[in-house]
Amino acid sequence: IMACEGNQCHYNTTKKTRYLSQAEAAALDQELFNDYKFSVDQLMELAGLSVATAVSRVFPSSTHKSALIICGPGNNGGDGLVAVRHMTHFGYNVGVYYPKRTPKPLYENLLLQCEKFGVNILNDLPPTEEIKQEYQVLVDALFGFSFKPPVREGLKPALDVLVNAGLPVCSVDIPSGWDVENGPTLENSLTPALLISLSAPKLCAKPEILKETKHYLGGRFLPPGIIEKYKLKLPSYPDQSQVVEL
Ligand SMILES: NC(=O)C1=CN([C@@H]2O[C@H](COP(=O)(O)OP(=O)(O)OC[C@H]3O[C@@H](n4cnc5c(N)ncnc54)[C@H](O)[C@@H]3O)[C@@H](O)[C@H]2O)[C@@H](O)CC1
Ligand SMILES: [K+]
Repeated sequence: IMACEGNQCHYNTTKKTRYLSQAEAAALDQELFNDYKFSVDQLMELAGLSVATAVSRVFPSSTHKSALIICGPGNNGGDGLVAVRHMTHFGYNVGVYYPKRTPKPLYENLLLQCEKFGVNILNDLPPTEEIKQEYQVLVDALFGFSFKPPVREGLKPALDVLVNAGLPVCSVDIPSGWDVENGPTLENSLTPALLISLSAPKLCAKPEILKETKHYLGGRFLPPGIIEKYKLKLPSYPDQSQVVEL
């Protein structure tokens, strides 16, 4: 801790963060499942909870009541479906657009839970103007660290909404459409207002690439052996918090 004013403490985040390559992020992920025997559900729940927590820190439901979460076909989309449910607990009206649904019980159950929590599940993407009128914040859970550019046709309209709606976008783990190591790839790339890196930041989250984007770390579940093996230099999470600002 660097300094405390009232009950606000500022953490020393000056120690040099290490940013993971795409291959390292995938290897770390596999180790969590194979060597540490975590299930996907366990980690996805914690990842999604930290996404919802960071979103509500930066864009609270008191000022950004309606949120649209755009979910992709992989685990990044699964994190989004978990975040949707937690955001209903945090007071948001939530809509979800999940165009390419993965036929696996984990995803089907997460979607069913969203439905039972009163989430508005959109089967078609409304026109951008309508989205802008109905929502105050967007959550980008389209692609995570397994994304390889360029974006294939089917999911391009979902990405276009994130880029063009003119609403603040909170990206889960990787800003969608970005190269995991080099950042923006398209002429018209996404500029998120907030990035929530999960477990450890990847190379595209370096400050010189992120620029004005707020950056939080979430996914407070890494075992000490992984932190040591990958020589991660992560800031300490304050108290019981699920997130820390980088
Ligand atoms: N190790 C960790 O820290 C954890 C990671 N999790 C999440 O898992 C994510 C990684 O998930 P996955 O490996 O399932 O992959 P992603 O969710 O990154 O994306 C893979 C999906 O996107 C599609 N895709 C890839 N490139 C595409 C392109 N150019 N055009 C269209 N579609 C494309 C693939 O076909 C696949 O269906 C992370 O970013 C993070 O959000 C969390 O769920 C929990 C734990
Ligand atoms: K994303």
